[in-house]
Amino acid sequence: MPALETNAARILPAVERAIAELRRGAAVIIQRGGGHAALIQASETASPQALGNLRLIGNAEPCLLLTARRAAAIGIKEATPLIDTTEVIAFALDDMSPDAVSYLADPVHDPLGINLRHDNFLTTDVPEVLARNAVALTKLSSLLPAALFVNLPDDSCDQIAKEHNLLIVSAEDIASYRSTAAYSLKKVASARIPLEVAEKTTVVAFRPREGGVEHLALVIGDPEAGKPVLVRLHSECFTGDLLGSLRCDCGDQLRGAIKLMDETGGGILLYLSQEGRGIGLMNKLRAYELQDRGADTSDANELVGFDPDERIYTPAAEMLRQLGFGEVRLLTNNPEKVTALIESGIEVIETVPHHFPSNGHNDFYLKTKARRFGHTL
Ligand SMILES: Nc1nc2c(ncn2[C@@H]2O[C@H](COP(=O)(O)OP(=O)(O)OP(=O)(O)O)[C@@H](O)[C@H]2O)c(=O)[nH]1
Ligand SMILES: [Zn+2]
Repeated sequence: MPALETNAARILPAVERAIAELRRGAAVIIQRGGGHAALIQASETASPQALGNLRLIGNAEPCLLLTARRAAAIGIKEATPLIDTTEVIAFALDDMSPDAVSYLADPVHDPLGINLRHDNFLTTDVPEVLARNAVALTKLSSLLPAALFVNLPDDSCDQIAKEHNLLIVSAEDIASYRSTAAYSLKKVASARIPLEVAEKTTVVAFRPREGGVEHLALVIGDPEAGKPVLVRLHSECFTGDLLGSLRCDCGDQLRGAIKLMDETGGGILLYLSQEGRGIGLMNKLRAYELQDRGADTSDANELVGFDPDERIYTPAAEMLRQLGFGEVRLLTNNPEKVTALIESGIEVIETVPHHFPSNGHNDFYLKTKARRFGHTL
């Protein structure tokens, strides 16, 4: 078996299992090659029992890992020069409680409920690779990007795991999960689905060989493989695509792209499973709550603890390659999509604008995309 496939066969199931553990509220052990291990738990599932468990197993007070974005958003980063890493900070309290965790990590709560002191901030004792990948795992789990963390003696990890029925996951595997999943995508099904706006449509479904996040390609009309093709990279938007939400322009862009492809000889629309610019539906709804309190779409993501845009386009490039299209005319206003596709080896021979008029509710959102994300107007 080639090295890439051997790695995928190890990495994808291992990380998928760790995601399932975090999502069901269990702790997992995260280990780094060459030493260092820790017990982690998603902040969102912190309960008195979970905290008690971390204390018992780690024999220390757990600290809370927050993204630097979240820390800055609640004023912690400004409060001290002692930031542990550039991406993630470790925050210690004498007595971590579920309330404290949610004040600090959950944007719906008011962080000022906690008495922040200078010595609340750790600068040592939290290995950066473990911290970064612990938070990365919460993001892959579509939970709030924050984790409880307690160091473990590396030489007794296997014994602790066995004794407490805990899963061990490698930090390096978490770090390479998304790119490994992208390169392991395989076609699993292809069906003709006549659409109202494009009767000749085939939906091709892709899934990583070892399981994981699935993406779809809509092949509209008869695009000729090997020739430049009109392509739209559409990120999933449950609210806009399915419910017809007027907060965004996704529904218009989805149906508009399919219609245009049908009218102009064909194209490929990739429907990418990265809801809410990659933060997941639950977190997007949290971000909407913050937008209702005045934040714009970019700041709201940061208040929740994410980057303004967490998407990647390596799965898109891989699907295009497998469908036989290396040269595209890209239907987008987003310069980041153009750069990302080119970096993934796809030639973008033209950028075709994809604007729709404001619907009376999304005016500020459209202006924010231009102002904060550099979208063309
Ligand atoms: N986090 C977050 N995501 C949003 C919000 N509004 C829409 N989205 C998501 O943004 C994504 C829409 O992006 P696209 O239309 O593919 O891309 P784009 O960045 O607008 O670029 P274009 O190609 O020019 O349309 C979907 O995943 C939506 O769920 C929001 O307010 N917050
Ligand atoms: Zn949308």
